[in-house]
Amino acid sequence: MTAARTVVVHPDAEGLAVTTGARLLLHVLDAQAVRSPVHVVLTGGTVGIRLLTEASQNPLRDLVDWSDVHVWWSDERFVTADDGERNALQAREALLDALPLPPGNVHEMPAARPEDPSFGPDEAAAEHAAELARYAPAGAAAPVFDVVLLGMGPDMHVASLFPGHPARDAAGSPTVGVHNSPKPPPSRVSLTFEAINGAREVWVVAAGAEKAEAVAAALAGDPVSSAAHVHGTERTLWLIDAAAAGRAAADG
Ligand SMILES: O=C1O[C@H](COP(=O)(O)O)[C@@H](O)[C@H](O)[C@H]1O
Repeated sequence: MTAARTVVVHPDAEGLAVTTGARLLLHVLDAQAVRSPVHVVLTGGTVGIRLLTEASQNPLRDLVDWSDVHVWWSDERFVTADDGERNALQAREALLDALPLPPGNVHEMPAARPEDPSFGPDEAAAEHAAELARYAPAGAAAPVFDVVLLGMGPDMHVASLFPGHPARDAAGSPTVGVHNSPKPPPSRVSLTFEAINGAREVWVVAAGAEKAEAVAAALAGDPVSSAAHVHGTERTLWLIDAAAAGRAAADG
């Protein structure tokens, strides 16, 4: 099932980040009222990390029962765990380290292991697929995510699923190893469309005029756009700023 899509345009990137950080916390609270545990998928990227910083300063964060929340990622840069490029490291610094999250609830995609050169993005993807399977309902490959957050690049990628790249349309697994990514770093691990599109809600976040063409293409359903292929089963939200919507901020 594909849910109807809603586009919410905020006047600027700051308003987008503040509101989406609050929206995320409220969404987790709402989900906790009806089920347990709650599975949240974070994204890297400019807005993806900024909204976490905003959430860390929001008093709603202390109303969430974090012991009941599992945190996953849409994709990861396949670098060492201490590399500042890691989406997970950035998310920890922006929010997660300040939360009473049990360590076992934070499911980072595996990092590169310099001591084991045979462990590459494909091996990391397979290891992470096994972790997802541990939390999946019977017969499924991944948990039913309550919400998947996705940034979008000007090149129309979401997660690490790049238009025209052979890994983009990987099927039969919730994860894929990405080699020779057009955006550095070249090695990555990503959720696949299959895993993303099993989520109850998918939220695409994007800000800035440099994203306007990509936003327009995705919303028009251009099949080249990876962002045009993602949706939630209950709701698909596009959370963008006026510039990404192709409008001047004053029109927002
Ligand atoms: O490399 C990545 O980029 C995208 C988008 O980043 P942005 O800075 O243009 O917002 C991000 O969603 C993805 O998680 C990340 O690995």
